[in-house]
Amino acid sequence: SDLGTRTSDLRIRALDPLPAPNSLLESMPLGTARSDLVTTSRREVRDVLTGDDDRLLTIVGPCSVHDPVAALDYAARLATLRRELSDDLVVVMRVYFEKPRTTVGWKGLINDPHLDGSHDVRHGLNLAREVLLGVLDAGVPAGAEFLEPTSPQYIADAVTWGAIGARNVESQVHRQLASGLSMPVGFKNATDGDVQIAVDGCITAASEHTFFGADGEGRAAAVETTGNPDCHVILRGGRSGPNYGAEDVAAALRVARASGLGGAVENGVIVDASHGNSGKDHVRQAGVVHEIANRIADGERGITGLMMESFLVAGAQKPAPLSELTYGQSVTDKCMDWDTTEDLLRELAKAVRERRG
Ligand SMILES: C[C@@H](OP(=O)(O)O)C(=O)O
Ligand SMILES: [Mn+2]
Repeated sequence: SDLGTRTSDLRIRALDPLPAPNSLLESMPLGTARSDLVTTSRREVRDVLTGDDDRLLTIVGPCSVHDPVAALDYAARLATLRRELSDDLVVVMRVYFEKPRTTVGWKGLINDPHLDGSHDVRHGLNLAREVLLGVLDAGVPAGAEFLEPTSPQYIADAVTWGAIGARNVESQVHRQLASGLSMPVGFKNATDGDVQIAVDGCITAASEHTFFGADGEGRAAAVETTGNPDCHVILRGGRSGPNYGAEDVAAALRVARASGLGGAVENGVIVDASHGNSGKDHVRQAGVVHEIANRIADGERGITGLMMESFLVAGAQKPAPLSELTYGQSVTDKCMDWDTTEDLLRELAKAVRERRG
């Protein structure tokens, strides 16, 4: 139709078809060994979150994955520590591909895998799945934030634990998405610190839903979900300040227990030692973890998990093509380095042993 009458797509520059989810899953299958690790670790995570397993869930890794080689290097180190500390910790690696921005910025490996604004999403999907399968091959289960409503079709079979970010916990799209995901999903408190919104997210996600989505062949579909009973709250601080203190945790649990949902959401919370709880300062983050370890050692219950932003090199750098970057350093939030992380995981494992008595 001529421009004069056209009323749609006036601000669409291109529509670049992607391979169907099924074709990526067929070309890069999960396979039995990795599927077993995903299934086993999902159950371990759920048991820790519901209190059926007295270990501590530790979700550890970079704020974002931008370099597959560095991510797999990190996974190999974490695998060794995971095995060594498995009596006391359930270790899951942060393998975050989708980055929510406050306004604009690099949106992650799937959206812009070359870190140059070329947005080669087809390559990004392949790379993300390659990293996830590699992390599983190293013997480490993966945790990821889910931001795009259809990307889970390409990667969620390989993910043990999911997160809905602070900017999205009120979004019906993301609460519906969580209701159909096959793993436990944590809801961060809102960016202003509101915990009720995260609990409301768990309530919505626990229900069955029908909504617009895509099927394995990539066709538009009405998705019908059963509801996800394994959702829970993540305290990540916010504009109201940090919320990892004992009183904050107790207050969050009072709100969570008023939901009547039972299960993971009422049994405990995950504390995210980064973001609003550390002012995104990796040195302060270590202090938060240290305080939590002391409180767990003293017998505090209610914290079922800890999230730590950690990579090979401390701090962060601006996103840029790999050749211009420092190897092993975050391109989004500042992370603790490997040595600090190792010390803190050992400290947390010791604290769990002391709590166990
Ligand atoms: C995106 C960020 O989480 P939040 O949603 O708490 O800012 C993160 O986990 O890197
Ligand atoms: Mn982050």
